[in-house]
Amino acid sequence: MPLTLADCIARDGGNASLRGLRERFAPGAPDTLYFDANSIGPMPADAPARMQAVLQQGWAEARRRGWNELDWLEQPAKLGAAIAPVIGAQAEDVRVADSTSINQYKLLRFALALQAPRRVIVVQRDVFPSNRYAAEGIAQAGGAELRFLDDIAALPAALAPGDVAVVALSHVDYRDSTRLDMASANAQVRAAGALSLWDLSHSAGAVAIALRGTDSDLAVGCGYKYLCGGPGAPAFLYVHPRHAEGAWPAVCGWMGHADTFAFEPDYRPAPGPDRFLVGTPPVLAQAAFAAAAAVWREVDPQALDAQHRSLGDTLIQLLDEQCAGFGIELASPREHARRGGHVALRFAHAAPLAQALVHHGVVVSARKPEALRFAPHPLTATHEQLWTAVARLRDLLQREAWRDPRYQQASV
Ligand SMILES: Cc1ncc(COP(=O)(O)O)c(C=O)c1O
Ligand SMILES: Nc1c(O)cccc1C(=O)C[C@H](N)C(=O)O
Repeated sequence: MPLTLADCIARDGGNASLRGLRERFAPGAPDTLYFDANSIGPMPADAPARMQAVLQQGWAEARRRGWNELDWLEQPAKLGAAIAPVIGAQAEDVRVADSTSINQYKLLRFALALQAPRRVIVVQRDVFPSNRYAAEGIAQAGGAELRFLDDIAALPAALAPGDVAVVALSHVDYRDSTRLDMASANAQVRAAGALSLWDLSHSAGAVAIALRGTDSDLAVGCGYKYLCGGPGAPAFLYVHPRHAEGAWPAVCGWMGHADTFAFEPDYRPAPGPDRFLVGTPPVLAQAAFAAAAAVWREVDPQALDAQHRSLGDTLIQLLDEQCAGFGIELASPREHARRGGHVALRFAHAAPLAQALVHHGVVVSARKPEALRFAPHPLTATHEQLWTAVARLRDLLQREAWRDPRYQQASV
């Protein structure tokens, strides 16, 4: 029996443990359905008030005293602790700071320092560009040798020479949303004496992740996507405690010094993951992220995962039933455990079709060459919204709206 609108509305009644959290977020623009949590997650409703409080009490009034009297310097650890459960880490092992690209660089270099004299980085050839660029930059400076991975099935061959220091893997592909098996990859990496470095940008805050449970070594990921930290939010980094004090950090700064305000001439790394902090934290951005952190402290990761699965499976079923025969097909794996935050479709005219959808109030994104990405946020999207979105998609496909010259401009 095909899914009906009533079925979708009924599915919205499930998942009691997340009930009430949706209201903690701002509704967004009227008549607009947002499926772009893989770009910028929804805004917690109290983010503006929290930022305003920092502007008034912190900037206008406290100014420099803010560093002593407010918790600005504690936020990298506090925010990290709040998001730790959804990535399956211990609270004390996560820090929020810098960008994902910067953290990727920092932890690649840190892994190389831990693993000397090994100097091979294994990195996916066709991956989110910044991940590859970070490795290429280190190699270009003479700090490593690169070995490209064309497919996860080739990991044993890449590890076989026994010289690999670190394997950098994107947990979820940013185009087709394929999710790698973290436990299996980690076991292979560990058996070869190498370290794993995961980019969790397209899974953190969408699905339950078990960094500790799968014995991952290192991880990074974006704060502004499913974690809802706000546009340009700082990223997170995770270092397994067995490594945290094994070497100096790649970028030594005063915020990572053992005694920041002693202003000592010599560098001494702070204990634990605080050494991965570098410079002054972005206080306003942290205030926005703190609004999301307050929500994450209440989220049961398994309930989040179940809701993500329900939304994704519903979307796939609706697409199967309503959009067959238009040259559009599922690009993501069907099995939830193999799928990341978004559901991707393959369509020859993905970019103009995405623009047509946005124009009709369904915010999705496209990535070259042919991916059309739906990224519902598990804490805010509803099954009913998916029904409406797929009905609009069907209508646009029927009318071949993607041919409209208005939708041919490039867009991020
Ligand atoms: C997988 C992945 N890694 C890294 C990034 C870049 O993160 P940042 O801009 O914070 O460096 C993105 C998206 O922008 C991404 O999708
Ligand atoms: N981070 C972005 C940005 O600063 C500008 C435009 C887009 C983005 C994105 O998030 C891209 C995203 N990582 C992607 O998967 O395509």
